Amino acid sequence: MAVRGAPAPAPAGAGPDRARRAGACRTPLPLPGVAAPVRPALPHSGEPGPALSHAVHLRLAPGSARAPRAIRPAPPAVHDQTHRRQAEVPRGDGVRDGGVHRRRDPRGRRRAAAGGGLVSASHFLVTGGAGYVGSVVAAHLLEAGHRVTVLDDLSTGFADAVPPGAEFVAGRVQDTAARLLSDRTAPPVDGVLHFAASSQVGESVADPEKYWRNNVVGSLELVSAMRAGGVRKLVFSSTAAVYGEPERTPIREDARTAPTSPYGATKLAVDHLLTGEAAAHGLAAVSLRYFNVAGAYGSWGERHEPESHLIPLVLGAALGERPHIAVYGEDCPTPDGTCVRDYLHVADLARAHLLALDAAVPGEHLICNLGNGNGFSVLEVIEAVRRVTGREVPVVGAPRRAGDPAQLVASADLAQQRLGWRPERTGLDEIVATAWEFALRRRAGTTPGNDRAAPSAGTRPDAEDGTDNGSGPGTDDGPDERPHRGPGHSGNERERGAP
Ligand SMILES: O=c1ccn([C@@H]2O[C@H](COP(=O)(O)OP(=O)(O)O[C@H]3O[C@H](CO)[C@@H](O)[C@H](O)[C@H]3O)[C@@H](O)[C@H]2O)c(=O)[nH]1
Repeated sequence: MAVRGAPAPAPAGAGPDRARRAGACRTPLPLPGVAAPVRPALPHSGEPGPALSHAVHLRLAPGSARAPRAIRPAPPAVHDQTHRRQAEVPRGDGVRDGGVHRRRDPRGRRRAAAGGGLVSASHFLVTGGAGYVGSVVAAHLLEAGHRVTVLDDLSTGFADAVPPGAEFVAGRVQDTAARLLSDRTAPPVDGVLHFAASSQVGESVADPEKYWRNNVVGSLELVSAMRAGGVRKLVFSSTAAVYGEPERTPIREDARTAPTSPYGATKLAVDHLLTGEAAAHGLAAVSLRYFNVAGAYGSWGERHEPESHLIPLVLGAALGERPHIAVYGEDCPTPDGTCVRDYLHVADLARAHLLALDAAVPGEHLICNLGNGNGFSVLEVIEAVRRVTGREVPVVGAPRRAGDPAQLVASADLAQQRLGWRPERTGLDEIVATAWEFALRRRAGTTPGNDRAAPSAGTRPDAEDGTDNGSGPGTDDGPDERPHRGPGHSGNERERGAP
């Protein structure tokens, strides 16, 4: 029953715009949710591998405060990987104020620039880089030869998810970004990838203030810090949740934005913030509106505590770690009555971020949906897990979760045009298979550990109300034993067999 997205017509305004491409002019003020003016697709092979051209990331934005430079290879590790807890990180060489440390790349690789020439790269700050998406993007940046500093408060992320080779700073964005971005003793930051946010739809309905504080205030402080520090390139982790219940599927960027949850509203607010910042101050900004990210990339996969996302929960039921999976709502206006989502492999998503860094143009806020264009229902996901794992998955019915739209399927045409991006792993079984492999590795203890390390003295843990990493704390839409109660819930879950 997969809901296939028909190709959407080209967005209004599509066409060549070389002046904008060269960064020579600012865009008019497009509203978030309205497709940004389109320039021709960037030249690309069509099959960008993980190691993208370094040269493209070296191109400095016109008007950038900094001159181009060759970046020296990353400094040596300051501690062994076996000593992951930040409290054990020695101060001294490579350890910056605030408990910063660089994790050793166990492969000991120093990647040369494409073509084997000079090692040259950019330095990126990845907020929320200890979380699911942020860590995979950080790994891709490192693989492409870039220098990476991860800022994460570990409220929901894991210190050992920070990829080896990245510098790690424990702290909240609103407390720490300004210092990092204006630190003249450290290598200058060329751009920021901003993942740190609270990201649970259900939790946001129950605790909206937390979402406005973490997502909007955190982003506002980050943008101010970037301006003060002369860092003028930002890739922001936005979401399909800004659209709410779509009027048409697949969803294009010019669709009406009407979020049905505070989570979506806060992400939309940040999109508006970035539009204004690009217009007023020349920020080169790209918002990537993710649909449902899934799957694993090697040792990096989805793990939340408590878990609230469908695929890891269904895998948990297949493993017998959970008694069943609760299906939230069977009365949706979809072919089988369960919610339909567009599942996108996390490695495809990560590639889009590197392409977005290249596509960012000063004075423009580009907004792109990222999905694979295929919709799958909750019951189809459960079936895929049964196929991939060969295991039974007990299912129970439950009320629809507050804030959950019935159907979210992306048109990613604009991402293809502007970023030269196309998802490569579009099959549900393929995506589930990587998640299953990760789940098995986790169970066997062969993934990076489960170390949500205690920050060292001198760091700023966000004990009170931290941002997270795109993975989310998830208290209200947690494990299926406690499905989120929508309005009018009777409390009676119905045991059910295979769909
Ligand atoms: O135990 C569960 C968990 C989820 N679902 C359903 O499965 C679907 C997917 O849910 P989930 O994996 O929690 O993802 P979403 O709620 O769709 O939200 C994700 O996808 C959004 C974009 O679409 C992002 O913005 C969010 O951060 C991210 O959590 C939804 O229809 C849920 O109602 C169940 O039926 N049972």
